[in-house]
Amino acid sequence: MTITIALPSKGRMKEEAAAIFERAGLPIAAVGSDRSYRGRVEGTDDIEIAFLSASEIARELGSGSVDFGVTGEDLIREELADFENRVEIVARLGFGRADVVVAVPEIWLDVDTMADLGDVAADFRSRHGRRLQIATKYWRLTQQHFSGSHGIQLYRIVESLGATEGAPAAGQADIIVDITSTGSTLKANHLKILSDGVILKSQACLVRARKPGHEDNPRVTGIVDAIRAAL
Ligand SMILES: Nc1ncnc2c1ncn2[C@@H]1O[C@H](COP(=O)(O)OP(=O)(O)OP(=O)(O)O)[C@@H](O)[C@H]1O
Ligand SMILES: O=P(O)(O)OC[C@H]1O[C@H](OP(=O)(O)OP(=O)(O)O)[C@H](O)[C@@H]1O
Repeated sequence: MTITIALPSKGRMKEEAAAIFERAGLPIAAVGSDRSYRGRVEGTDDIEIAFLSASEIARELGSGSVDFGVTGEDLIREELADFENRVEIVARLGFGRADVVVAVPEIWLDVDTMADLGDVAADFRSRHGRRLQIATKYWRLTQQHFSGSHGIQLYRIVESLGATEGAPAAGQADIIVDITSTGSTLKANHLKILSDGVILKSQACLVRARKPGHEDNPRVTGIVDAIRAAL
């Protein structure tokens, strides 16, 4: 059986994902030109590499069309309902670190916690004639955090696929849920993270699709062991 491993084809995780496979004794080579979206592990003919974008990797793991993938935990949890039944996070790789956070305008001086935000959301319609609007691309994580963990039901998600931090100033939303690493984009946009507003501390992970035939396949356990040993 050929094992397919999906690695980032571009973006911030590409180089470090390849480096960790190299350290694990599984050096990756592109098939054909450098721009090819297929690769292999040098010296083996039963491992295929698929180069995909980070969010595609999460989806392909969910559908089981690849055996392993390297992508962010945020994307796994966001893209896959019931992710624990469909995939296993085999190893956290120590790069691609970023937090998914709830951030509100700095000028909301009396809003520091999710409970404060719950009060704001409850009053929003009577004060402003509409629901509190949250700009995000993280629909699932936002709903889990607001409705699931904090019992806040009165809000509306406004989809934002880029420049999310600019949405409050542009009048497109009141608050945001987005990824941050240094915090400088939030700061530049006069937003602050709520004290209990860190939804997820994400990093790049090696993820395995739960597929029949993996349990007793020495190739599968060999890849897991090699990557863990390289950390
Ligand atoms: N400063 C950051 N901003 C955004 N994402 C970050 C940051 N630091 C780490 N990441 C992580 O990088 C991953 C997204 O990577 P990247 O933006 O390179 O993907 P991409 O190639 O643009 O993928 P796609 O096009 O599928 O969104 C996410 O898992 C995210 O958590
Ligand atoms: O906390 P910081 O260090 O400021 O990083 C956070 C920002 O970085 C990312 O955007 P980026 O400009 O990299 O573009 P992207 O959204 O296309 O990845 C992300 O979407 C945030 O906006």
